[in-house]
Amino acid sequence: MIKVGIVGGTGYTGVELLRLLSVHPDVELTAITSRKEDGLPVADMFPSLRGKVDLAFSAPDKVDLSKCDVVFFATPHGVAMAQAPALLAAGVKVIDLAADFRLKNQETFEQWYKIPHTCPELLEEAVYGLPELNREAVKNARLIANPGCYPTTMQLGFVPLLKANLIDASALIADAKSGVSGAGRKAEISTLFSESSDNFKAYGVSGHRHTPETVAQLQRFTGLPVNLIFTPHLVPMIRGMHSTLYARLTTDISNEALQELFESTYKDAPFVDVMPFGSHPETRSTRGSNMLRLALHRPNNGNTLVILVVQDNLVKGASGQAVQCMNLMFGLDETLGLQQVALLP
Ligand SMILES: NC(=O)C1=CN([C@@H]2O[C@H](COP(=O)(O)OP(=O)(O)OC[C@H]3O[C@@H](n4cnc5c(N)ncnc54)[C@H](OP(=O)(O)O)[C@@H]3O)[C@@H](O)[C@H]2O)C=CC1
Ligand SMILES: CC(=O)N[C@@H](CCC(=O)OP(=O)(O)O)C(=O)O
Repeated sequence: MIKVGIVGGTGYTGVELLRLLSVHPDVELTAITSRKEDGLPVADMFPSLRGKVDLAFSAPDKVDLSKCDVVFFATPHGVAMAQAPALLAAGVKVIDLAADFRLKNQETFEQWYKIPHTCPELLEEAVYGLPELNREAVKNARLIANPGCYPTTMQLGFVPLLKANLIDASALIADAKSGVSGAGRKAEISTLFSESSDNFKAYGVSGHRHTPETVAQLQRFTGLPVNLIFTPHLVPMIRGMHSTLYARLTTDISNEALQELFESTYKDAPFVDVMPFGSHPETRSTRGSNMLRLALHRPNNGNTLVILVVQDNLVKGASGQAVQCMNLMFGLDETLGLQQVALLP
């Protein structure tokens, strides 16, 4: 059994990790931290886990995480970087759901996240945890930088086209929408019911930290200089993400060939569903599941390609992806514990 520790068990990605890992056949939950709820049984805070998780939360300074085989950080940016060096030195693998190790460039990280990076020496080693594009590296990793939720949709939509040199890499556009759980469980005025329900708004239009993450990875995966306009929106739903990606085709290519490109790219990817050309994927077709679904459109048969991508921000966008990485790092079947079908209606 893999002994698992979770730092930040009271947040949304933390409880999502607990939902997935509590029924994972090869996992033994060993430690779950909370700074505020030391001693409180996890199932008292989350009755959905009654009978599944019998641990209590522990204050972070009271648990010995070096006894774990792997520790997930479901915490704000800056927490994992403080603890990763000691854990790795003790032989513990680390999966960070925050952005501490996503950007290879320390200056870029500090510019966007407004905190100093305290262990830049690990930036090069950290493996970007997007198995569909980076599976072999994930298998051999000690330290995983789990991708941001929006960047997962943008990369899986754009990379096949960029790799095949079919689109203008300098003119990528992503118009994306996220459910409110994407902002986490911490109290914030913008996520109050009266503020976020029955409302719809863009945010971060002049610059969002997922732009440099996505651009850097698109460039690493394809070797092309990339320019991206990314506009996120908050929509009044709890879970779910819908990204509408626009790309200008630079080659004369049929819709059938484009469809075939995506189907062959993801033929061995159990969590990417390439839907028939012209489909309209819905966020609810991924709710609670680790599946990302995408579909291609070509309006008026012109040279603009539209790629629709949906996922559950808390599963493929965060905790499910992290478990997928853990499976690969421990030589398990990638899909273990992640076979849930989306919840409908
Ligand atoms: N929500 C989403 O859809 C996604 C989130 N992410 C990233 O995942 C990470 C977690 O997000 P999310 O679960 O939404 O956030 P939440 O705000 O819901 O939870 C944060 C958790 O971190 C704990 N925590 C906060 N500060 C510290 C600290 N200094 N030391 C130890 N623990 C701390 C909190 O627990 P307590 O206060 O009890 O200690 C809480 O359990 C973030 O970095 C986020 O950006 C990534 C992709 C998608
Ligand atoms: C709706 C909402 O607020 N979403 C978050 C993104 C969540 C995510 O992926 O987070 P990290 O990259 O920070 O880990 C945001 O835009 O800040």
